[in-house]
Amino acid sequence: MTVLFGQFGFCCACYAYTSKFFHNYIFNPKQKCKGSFYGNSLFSKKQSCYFLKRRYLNLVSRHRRNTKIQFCTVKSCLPNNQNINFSEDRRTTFIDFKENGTQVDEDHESKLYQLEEDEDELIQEYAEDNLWETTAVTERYASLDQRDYLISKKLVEYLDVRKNEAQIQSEYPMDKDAILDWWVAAVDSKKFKELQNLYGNFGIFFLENFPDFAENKLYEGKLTPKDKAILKARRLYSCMGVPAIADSLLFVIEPGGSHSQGYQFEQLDDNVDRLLETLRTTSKPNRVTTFYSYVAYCDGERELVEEGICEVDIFFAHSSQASIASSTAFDNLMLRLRTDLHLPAYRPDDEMDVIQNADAKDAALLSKSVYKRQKLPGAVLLADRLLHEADLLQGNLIKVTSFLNHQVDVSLMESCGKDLASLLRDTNPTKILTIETSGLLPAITVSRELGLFMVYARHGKSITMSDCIHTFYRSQTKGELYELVISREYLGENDRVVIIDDFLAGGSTLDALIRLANMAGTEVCGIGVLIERTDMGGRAFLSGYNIPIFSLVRLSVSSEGLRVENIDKF
Ligand SMILES: O=P(O)(O)OC[C@H]1O[C@H](OP(=O)(O)OP(=O)(O)O)[C@H](O)[C@@H]1O
Repeated sequence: MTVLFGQFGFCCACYAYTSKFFHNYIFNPKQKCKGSFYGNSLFSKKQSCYFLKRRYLNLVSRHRRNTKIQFCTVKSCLPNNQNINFSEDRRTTFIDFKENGTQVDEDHESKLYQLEEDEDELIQEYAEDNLWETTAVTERYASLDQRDYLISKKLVEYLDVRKNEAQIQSEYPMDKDAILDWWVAAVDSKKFKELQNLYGNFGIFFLENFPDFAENKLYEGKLTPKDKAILKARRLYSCMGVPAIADSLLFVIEPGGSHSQGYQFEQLDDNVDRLLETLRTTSKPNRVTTFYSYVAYCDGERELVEEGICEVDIFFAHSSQASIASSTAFDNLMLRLRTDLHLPAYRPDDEMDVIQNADAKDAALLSKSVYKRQKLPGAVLLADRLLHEADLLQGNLIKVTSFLNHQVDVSLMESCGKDLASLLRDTNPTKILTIETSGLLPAITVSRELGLFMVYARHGKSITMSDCIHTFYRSQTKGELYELVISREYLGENDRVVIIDDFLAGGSTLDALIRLANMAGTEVCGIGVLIERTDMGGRAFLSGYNIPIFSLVRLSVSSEGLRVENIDKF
């Protein structure tokens, strides 16, 4: 992975060879996904680190979520032609800043600092600076009526019906300050669906999308794509009085030598692919084509623009690759907005209840907004914690003592309990069965969610227990043989249990619990675990029982570190 600070500021080029996201493009090592910054090329040390981190995290999130990132000290603002090399040990990425091949900090290890520690400060500093990049555009169009530049028939019709902002705002289903945020968009229709789903998780709904903004013939060619994104967002905000997001695209084919001109497109369709097909026969394979995407946000107080760039040799270029640039820009905007607007990861449940109990008129509007909350928020939070806090110990054991099985994040447990409960509810259990010690934590919250008693198997008979069922199992983590005991008083033939545990690894613990339940004549109708180690074969081991197994987070451990496998589903 290479990062360059170039003439126009910061430029991040990523050879994304392991990412599923880039899977289709593995064959072309020259393909790059770039993010760059506008404006002044001089950044403060902290800004550079923060930007770098943001870009890097964005890319890492797609293919190496387990990587911890550390940045070494940047001595000063980076002049042109400096480069930064990433090197990776198993779980840590070190980024060494180099100048013309010479390491800036010989003793860089001692100066490495973990960015997470400084993150708040960096974000604060960054937030204070968030307006600088749109100033130039503001000045350029300050003297003219911006309405003239871009026209949306749909917006005109929309405003014809509503007449004024008050009327638009009267359509809001609820007091937006209290519960919801209503936004509007001027983006590609497919992107709009993604936006609705994504921002819905933050309680943000889109009133309407206006994808038909076009340049007024009078001004055609005078606007850069970045200007267009900003002006569209600004126009929407000024008409509707709610925050607006708008995007625009540019595809550039560089001139192919003295006989072949360059091309620029703002709309991508089959014609572009046909042209590429034709040019391929006469161009050098490495003639550069570039997709640029700009996404702007305007809410009256802030104007933000993010850029995504995807550079592809003509030999491999296809219009579909525009989505790489576009997704990069949208992801970057999302990261900025989450920082700048302090968006919570999820709305608290009581707020969600209000939304779900909306009256008919409100419900209609909500359904129009295709509100979709992530189905398993606990799983997302758990995956996040695993990626940030779990450590690998000798023997590939995963240490999660900071939030799961020593110090416990109870609210995380509650969220996970809700998720497991929703996955297991349909199995119609009458009781929850678990095992001491760590299994108790998720089991308690699942029991509460389902309104059922929880019974836990004990490591040895207590003096108060009579009429017990015993079995033995070997703990893979500790390598020791354990007795497992349960009292017949609380588990019988009339019960159906779901078994809850924190981990499924080799499966011997769950096997013992199933055997225990079977001895009591109790049917096991489902199994729910927080974390499944797919590299340890537990699911296969238990498959003979034909009991449905639900796990919130599936992960594996290899020489590359810890890898969450179902992250795409979150
Ligand atoms: O699928 P397996 O290979 O059986 O491993 C999973 C079990 O290992 C852990 O328990 P541990 O024995 O470490 O005890 P604890 O609950 O007291 O932490 C975990 O809580 C599971 O119960």
